[in-house]
Amino acid sequence: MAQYTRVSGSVGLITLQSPPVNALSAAMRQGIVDMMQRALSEPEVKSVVICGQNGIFCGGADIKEFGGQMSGPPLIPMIHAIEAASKPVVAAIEGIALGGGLELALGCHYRIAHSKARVGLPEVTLGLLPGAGGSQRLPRLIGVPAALDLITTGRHVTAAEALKFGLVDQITDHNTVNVAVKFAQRVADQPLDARRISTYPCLCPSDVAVLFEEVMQRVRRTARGAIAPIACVQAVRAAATLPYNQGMERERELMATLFTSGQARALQYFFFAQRAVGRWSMPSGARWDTSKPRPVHKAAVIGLGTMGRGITVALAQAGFSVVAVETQEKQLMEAKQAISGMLERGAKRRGVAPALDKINYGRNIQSVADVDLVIEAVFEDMALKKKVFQQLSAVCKPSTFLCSNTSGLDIDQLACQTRNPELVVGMHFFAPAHVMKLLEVVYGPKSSPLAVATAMQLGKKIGKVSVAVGNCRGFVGNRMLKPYLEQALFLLEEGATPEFVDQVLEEFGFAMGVFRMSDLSGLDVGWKVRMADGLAMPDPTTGQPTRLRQGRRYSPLGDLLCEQGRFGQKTGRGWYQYDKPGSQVAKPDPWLHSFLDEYRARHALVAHRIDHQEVLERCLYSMINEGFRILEDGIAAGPEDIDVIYVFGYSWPRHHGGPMFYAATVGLNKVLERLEHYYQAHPDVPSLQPCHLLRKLVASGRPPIQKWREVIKKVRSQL
Ligand SMILES: CCCCCCCCCCCCC[C@H](O)CC(=O)SCCNC(=O)CCNC(=O)[C@H](O)C(C)(C)COP(=O)(O)OP(=O)(O)OC[C@H]1O[C@@H](n2cnc3c(N)ncnc32)[C@H](O)[C@@H]1OP(=O)(O)O
Repeated sequence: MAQYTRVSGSVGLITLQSPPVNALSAAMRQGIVDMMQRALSEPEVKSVVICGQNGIFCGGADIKEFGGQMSGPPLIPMIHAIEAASKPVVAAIEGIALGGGLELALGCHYRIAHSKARVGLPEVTLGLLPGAGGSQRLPRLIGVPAALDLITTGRHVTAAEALKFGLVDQITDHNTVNVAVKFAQRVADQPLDARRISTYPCLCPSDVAVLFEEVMQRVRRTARGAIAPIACVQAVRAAATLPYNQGMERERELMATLFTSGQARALQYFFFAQRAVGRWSMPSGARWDTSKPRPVHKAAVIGLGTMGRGITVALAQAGFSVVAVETQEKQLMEAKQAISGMLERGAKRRGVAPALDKINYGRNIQSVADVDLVIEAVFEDMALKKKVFQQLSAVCKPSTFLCSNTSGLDIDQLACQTRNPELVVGMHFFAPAHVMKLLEVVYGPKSSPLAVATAMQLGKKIGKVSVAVGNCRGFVGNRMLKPYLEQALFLLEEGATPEFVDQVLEEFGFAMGVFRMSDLSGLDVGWKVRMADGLAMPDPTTGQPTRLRQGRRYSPLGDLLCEQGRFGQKTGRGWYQYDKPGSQVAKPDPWLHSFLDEYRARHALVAHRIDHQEVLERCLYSMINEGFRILEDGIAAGPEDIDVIYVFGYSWPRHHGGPMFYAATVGLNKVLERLEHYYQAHPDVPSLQPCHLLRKLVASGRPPIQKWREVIKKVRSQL
């Protein structure tokens, strides 16, 4: 775990050796304690260097240990002992020094970093705070404002930024360990008193109280109910106001609360879920580790509306050559201008040159003849998409992958238009496509593992978290959204207001409630889909909008708003009113309230008092129930896929882990019982009927979420 060697005669070199990231497991901590003792006891050794194997210093505490009984030497005394050592200790930071890894480096007397290294205290993203002295040492080293920024955001900083902050003493482009060893030889006889960060006074600006108040307000506003960012501010405040030992005591108290919290469990589950989705599999048995992607050098985007523009930007920014096609001259000119603007703004933010020269624009689909992969992003209309796929199949090289950005149409129908249906997959981006992290890679019955592997790899290269899912209406994300939206409308029919429903969902942690979100994305989008599906139509016999479709309850409320031209923010009216079209400030609309009263009266609906619990349970449990159906159908391979899709694509609050993890937290028996209750009250709403897999999981004794796949496998084998 930790290897000891003597180099250059007088330097004890401790190398952390625990791939992949040299995490500080119990064995690693024991190794460091032992090797430090050895270095301090050898009279020939005058100074010590700590480095990590394979160009990685340390990824922090071993997160896998958090769920169980902690054993081995604790981190805090280990770091104190390093700081208290009588010989200078130098951290040689290559790759990363994160969390406990940086706290270890802060316990050292000097820090030398490679110019490509990144450092940070990302504990907040795991529902924790830097609990091995990081919250107390960092402000003492770099000052309160910078420490607050790093600790509350968890962001990684480059070596150059770290040097500017005074977080590292030197950066190098050469072999960091060699540089650190030479450095250690030079400082071997230097006094250490001034190098022990815990003895430093905490550097505070004069208006520190105001600063803490402002930061606390910002954090409360943006945390959406997450507790760790608030505890991080409190810990840094302790550093600024208390002597070091008392500050450490406060850090320990705050950490103890966080460490045992449900939020920390959810965020740590989510950390591993994000990585698990990369290990995709298909029902055919094809898997990530046996399916090789083909390299993509040149890609094309067909259709330069909002989605096509974002996809073009994402590809160009990642260094791909892109052919961007829009058949209408005016739209092409507008798109070109918009894309250039997006690229320039992005480049300015990142301090690089805009990738304008990566894109060739054209009006003719023939111009994509030599590309390796095409992403179709034309209007969401099956007939149009089929036509485009026929043309692409005729024009492109036989080996070209043909992908559709459809948000829910049948991939198989598109594949059937082509010569090589095995090269067709869905690549469902989320708006704005150059910003949103999520990509659903959708395989149809004919899609080959090669096509899925290639789309997954492309997603990774353009910085997306890609999740492989099966082909069904709405795939995973939009399929689960349907019952959620439906329940929200039913709640309005039964007496709720859009403001109340949104307030409950936003208090739960969604960035936006369902109605504010609909107003933002445009009510007409769903209306067009419902019209195409024959849903948004008046009853042919009475000419009136009805509340039943094919024996199921249906709410025409959204359709009625669209008929009035209320499409949301863009028209200045929707579920809310806005000062002007395009304005983002949603205000409750008395017109809407009267409209709902009239609607209820027309349909003889008696408004009843709807409380917080009913809104949450009906909206979330109906969505979760659909998630279980998706698992049962094999559309998602595991609960992690669904949770990652919901956090990255639908602003599900990460500290609740995702809908499936949330269901496990609430208790599957409770979710089942409440669904049964609501289904009894609303037997014409099939999405409230608890699905088989949910019942099966409850009957199997509610196994932990990590074991669900075994039950899913059994249920699916019985289908
Ligand atoms: C009764 C109650 C008492 C309570 C008192 C409790 C007191 C406890 C005191 C504890 C003190 C702890 C103090 C410390 O402040 C806490 C921490 O250090 S938390 C950890 C902080 N570190 C991080 O958050 C880093 C996480 N990792 C990453 O960001 C990335 O993995 C990376 C390091 C940047 C590398 O990225 P990539 O190269 O892309 O590689 P992957 O992400 O795919 O990772 C590869 C592989 O490694 C696994 N892994 C990564 N980091 C860790 C880790 N820290 N622990 C365990 N495993 C890790 C990762 O899962 C991948 O494996 P896979 O999942 O694919 O098998």
